[in-house]
Amino acid sequence: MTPAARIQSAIELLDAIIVAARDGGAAADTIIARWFAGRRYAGSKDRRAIRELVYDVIRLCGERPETGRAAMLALVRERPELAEGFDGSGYGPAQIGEDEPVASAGVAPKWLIESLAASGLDDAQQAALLERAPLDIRVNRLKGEREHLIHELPDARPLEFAPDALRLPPDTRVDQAPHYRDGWFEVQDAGSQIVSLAAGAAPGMQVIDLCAGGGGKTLALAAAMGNHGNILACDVDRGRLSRLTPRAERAGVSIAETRLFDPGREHEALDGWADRADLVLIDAPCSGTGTWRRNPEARWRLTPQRLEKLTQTQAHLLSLGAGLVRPGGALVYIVCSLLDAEGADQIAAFHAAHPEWRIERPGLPIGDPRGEGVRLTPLSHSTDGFFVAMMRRP
Ligand SMILES: C[S@@+](CC[C@H](N)C(=O)[O-])C[C@H]1O[C@@H](n2cnc3c(N)ncnc32)[C@H](O)[C@@H]1O
Repeated sequence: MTPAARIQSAIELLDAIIVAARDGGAAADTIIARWFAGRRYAGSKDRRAIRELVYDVIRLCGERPETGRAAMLALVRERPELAEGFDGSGYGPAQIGEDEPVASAGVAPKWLIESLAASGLDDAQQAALLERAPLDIRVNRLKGEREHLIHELPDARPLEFAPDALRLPPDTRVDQAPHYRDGWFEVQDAGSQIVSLAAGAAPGMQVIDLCAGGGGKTLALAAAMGNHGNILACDVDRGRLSRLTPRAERAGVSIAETRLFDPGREHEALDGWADRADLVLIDAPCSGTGTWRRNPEARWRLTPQRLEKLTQTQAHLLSLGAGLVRPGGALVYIVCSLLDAEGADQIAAFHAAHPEWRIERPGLPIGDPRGEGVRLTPLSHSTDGFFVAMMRRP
């Protein structure tokens, strides 16, 4: 493909991503994969170049642009050499007009920048939310040691602050490695690994993972428990939860049982579990501001209304989780967001409603205190952004 044709392809993809972000459609990665599947003529170099153009534009434009072309023109302002591709040739975009609309560059929409700033993130912290993320894996203690695996993955380096983590260059294809198929490791951000460890899961415990999704944290808890005890892995999303069982088998985890929730009727699925769990983990649905490095188009999806709905669900889950913890047991709340509305404020509201519970600041090897919890940020800790808090039932 010519450079002009690559730019035109990126513009078309951006158009589809913008519509999907507006209407709650598929994620950018899915749209890109489908698009390439239907265009076999695009070789691997074309694909890489188009993908990079698309993601450079998404990272650049904080506000959802009107069109893919206006978004691409914002990148042309940063990289004027790209203007040559607007040559009006057969497969290329039309020449650039004098007064064409150009999308604005920025970290996020104005309201969201204000919320991030009010949550204690200065300009440098905000900018780091959009840097390229490394690739971290969690070595599965049920299968072997990090020291062994490091010899199998030549580019991997151990992270001091996360005992099971290895860090690799961003584009490493680890899913092709035989040790991956054999369950020796999972792809998991180091921040996600240490907030999972901070939950304090231990062998023999009765654990409920209320928002288990595809099981990233469930598997980390199971490894910390040495595969002894029980984990009830719940979620409202059938598709995500269905991925947990084969992953658990691959990882040698036999203590996780899945349970699908009907939203609003979770009590029915949790019959018999009231006041029983040693540990309830709530890895709550959130705006994902801490994972923009991996999903930068999430900024184009978030609205104040959507944030309000998320905070309501989080409060509902905290109240549901509290009823499942045994006396002396722990409720651990995690979000991959850095907005106080989803983190520190939720815990303050929980504490006000449950003054008899003790809030214990989780003992993470890295992190900054935020409200009654701890926060990790890409700039300060070189992980995805997380907030974690631990509440102990009297
Ligand atoms: C942050 S994700 C969980 C990720 C997962 N724990 C992991 O580590 O891979 C949040 C999950 O909450 C689920 N969820 C949303 N509303 C829920 C509800 N009312 N009850 C339980 N799960 C819910 C979503 O389907 C999503 O899978």
